[in-house]
Amino acid sequence: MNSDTKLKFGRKVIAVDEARSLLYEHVILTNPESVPLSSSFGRRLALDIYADHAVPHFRRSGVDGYAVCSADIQQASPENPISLRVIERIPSGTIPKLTIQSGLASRIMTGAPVPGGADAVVMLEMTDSCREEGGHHTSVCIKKNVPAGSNITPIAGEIGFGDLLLAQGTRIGPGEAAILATFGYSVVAVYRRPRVGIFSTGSELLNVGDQLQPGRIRNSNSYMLAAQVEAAGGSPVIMQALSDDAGEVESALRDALADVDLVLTSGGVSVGDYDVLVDVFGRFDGKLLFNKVAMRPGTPTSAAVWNNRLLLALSGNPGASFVGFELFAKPLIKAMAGSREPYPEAISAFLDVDYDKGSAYPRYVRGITHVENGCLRVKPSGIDKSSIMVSIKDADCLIYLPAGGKGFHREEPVIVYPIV
Ligand SMILES: Nc1nc2c(c(=O)[nH]1)N[C@H]1C(S)=C(S)[C@@H](COP(=O)(O)OP(=O)(O)OC[C@H]3O[C@@H](n4cnc5c(N)ncnc54)[C@H](O)[C@@H]3O)O[C@H]1N2
Ligand code: MOO
Ligand SMILES: [Mg+2]
Repeated sequence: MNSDTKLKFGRKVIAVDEARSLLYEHVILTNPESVPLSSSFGRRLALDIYADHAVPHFRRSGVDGYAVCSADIQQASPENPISLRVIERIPSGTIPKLTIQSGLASRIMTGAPVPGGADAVVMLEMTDSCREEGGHHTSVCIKKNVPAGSNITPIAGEIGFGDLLLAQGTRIGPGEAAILATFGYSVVAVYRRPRVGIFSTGSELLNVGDQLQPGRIRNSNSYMLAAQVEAAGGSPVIMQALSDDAGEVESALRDALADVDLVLTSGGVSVGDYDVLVDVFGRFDGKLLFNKVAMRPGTPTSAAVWNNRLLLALSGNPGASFVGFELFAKPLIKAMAGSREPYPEAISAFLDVDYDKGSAYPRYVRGITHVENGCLRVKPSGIDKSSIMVSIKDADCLIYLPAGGKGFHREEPVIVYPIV
């Protein structure tokens, strides 16, 4: 297919949201696998987690002090300390043997079970320990009146038996890890990381370890995309870059599609004589989902379903590859790994600079945010051309600029999509 034929090759432009919907229809969840809790962080749960016991499962003291009957100390004050006989010492992790009755107290530690009969714990700082005159037993003088229930977390005060704690698809972070550990999940069922095959195409590409050669460049997209795949929760499989030969590309893609959950390519989707993905799509036996998206950069981004697997063909320009990944591949990977909300949330920010260029299509500009006087402000992270690679590293968001001819002014509110 030469470039004239490529121009004629049907391209119908569709909106970003429509492209996302077309891709989303083909998401298949990966199979669950069991991993040790300590290796599960960042993964997503493959099942709902319910509480099979209450938390706490015993009445728990919240302080170091004395377990008492609150009725005994209603009149207690520094001027009128009330003396109680201490009958037991209760460390955390032990079961109290004795019951508190009027006139009695037990020394208790933070986290220990409150003994039967006691309905309050008085902090150590509100007491004085003393020996009763002539007596052999220890007493405590309570100098503060605390109401019933003080410093005691009741059974199920935090979590009730049978509560839904974590829903399937929840990402395991610090709080989730604490819950899983509390409920005895030393091994957790999580969705397998989607394996994502990454191909770069282009006869100009050198391997990273190669000497630079005239007119040629090292393959940076594969490594950028692999880092993005990891950040999205996938497992990248970097494939040898392919030359601009349709037969070679087709057979490499066919092999990879049998082996991974998603295939990404970069390059070769525009109208150049050697834009080889277009040739492959022209003759392959899969289903083309789209081959032009109303966005800049990455207008020629294409996608297909082939052997029941998704193939996402990103533009070769580094900026376009990066943005195309964030908009399309990242939500796919998250959804395959169990996320129920794979799309980034839109946040409002104020433009920190004028942006003069209008565009026939919405733009997704690599942006950098900062907070000023409590407001989020954003500006491009560098030169916003899709051929420019170096501005990717500083981007923490994509700035969405709607289509239009005028450009945008400093202080205008815009939507940003954080890159997380
Ligand atoms: N006549 C037209 N020319 C172009 C158009 C157009 O509409 N009409 N669109 C431009 C836009 S916009 C983009 S984006 C690019 C898309 O190009 P391709 O997806 O076909 O990508 P390539 O031609 O293969 O490469 C473009 C550029 O990126 C460099 N590249 C490619 N792969 C890598 C890699 N793995 N690592 C680093 N850099 C890579 C490549 O050398 C080229 O410089 O087309 C425009 N042209
Ligand atoms: O589609 Mo290109 O990525 O705008 O530069
Ligand atoms: Mg090209």
